[in-house]
Amino acid sequence: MNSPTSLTLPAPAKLNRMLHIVGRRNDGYHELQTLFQFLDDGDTLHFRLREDESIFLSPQLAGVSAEDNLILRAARLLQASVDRPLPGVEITLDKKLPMGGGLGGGSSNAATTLLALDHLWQLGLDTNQLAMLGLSLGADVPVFVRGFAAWGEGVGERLVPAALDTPWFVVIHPGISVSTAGVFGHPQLTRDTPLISMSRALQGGHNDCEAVVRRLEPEIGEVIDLLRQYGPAMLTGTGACVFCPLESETSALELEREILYGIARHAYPDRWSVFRARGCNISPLHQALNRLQVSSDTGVS
Ligand SMILES: C[C@](O)(CO)[C@H](O)COP(=O)(O)OP(=O)(O)OC[C@H]1O[C@@H](n2ccc(N)nc2=O)[C@H](O)[C@@H]1O
Ligand SMILES: Nc1ncnc2c1ncn2[C@@H]1O[C@H](COP(=O)(O)OP(=O)(O)OP(=O)(O)O)[C@@H](O)[C@H]1O
Repeated sequence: MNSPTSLTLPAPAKLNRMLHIVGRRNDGYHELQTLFQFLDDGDTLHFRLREDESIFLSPQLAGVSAEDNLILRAARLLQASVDRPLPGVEITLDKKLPMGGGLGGGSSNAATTLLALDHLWQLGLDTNQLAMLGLSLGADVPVFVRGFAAWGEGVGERLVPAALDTPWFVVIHPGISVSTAGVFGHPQLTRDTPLISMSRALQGGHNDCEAVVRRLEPEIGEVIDLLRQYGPAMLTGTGACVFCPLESETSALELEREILYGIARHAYPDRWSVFRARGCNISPLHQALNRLQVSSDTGVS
């Protein structure tokens, strides 16, 4: 079988369908209980092996230096974990997800890079090894590496598959960036929510970051209140995005249009953006990798 030299893969968004903060570790990181689910929408990454050993990424992201970009950090981390020379790679990012939006875009980019390069470089690392590498890049990377909707504990690295409902969602990004470290470091953050079981969480939970985020950015509170007129809306992660589950694509489309209309006639700030997407319990990244596997097993391309 010829090994592939290029690959295009999705880097989907995630939602935290609930997020309880149950403690704080000695290193300052917080212990969470959360339900992670993927959206069938997000960024796309293209990878093409090079003749030399250089790793390139384009385009640059505004406000993120090359050394900080999680895509390059993931590629270099993987390269350094292997004791032999590897070909370089040209990576192109088609960015759609807002940064600092609580949709995990940077973490998802990192996970897609780890899985894509494991494939192209034919390293054969298992998911545990890739998730461990990913965790050193960010607390949200492991769930994207593993690719199943999950009940997450610890800092979100202890993951058990969770069978969540898969509604349509309308997601509003209020055009404000919320610092994850700023929310977790806030003196008024609730950090002692009692532990619950996954089955209890599946019946409904809340996001402990909401009160602090409302205080830091009252406009995000307004977005939550607006969407709660349509369903059980919630903040994802530390925000700024707010999502509202809806029972059909038609209801999601209607609400999306209503918000767009409100933005157009200046009822809402024009820095807001809105999109609709479907929740999925297998990550679109893993769906794409499984299709690759099937086509290489059957010789179909
Ligand atoms: C809020 C969530 O998105 C929920 O899924 C994640 O817990 C955040 O994950 P992430 O963006 O990958 O976060 P990281 O890049 O690892 O951490 C950013 C900063 O947030 C704080 N942080 C993050 C995660 C966590 N469980 N406790 C924390 O206190 C730390 O100050 C850390 O320096
Ligand atoms: N490839 C990347 N894409 C997006 N952000 C990146 C990337 N590389 C580094 N970053 C940095 O990571 C920060 C967080 O980005 P990300 O898109 O993951 O935020 P988020 O959606 O709030 O994530 P989370 O829910 O994990 O807090 C950005 O503000 C940016 O500075």
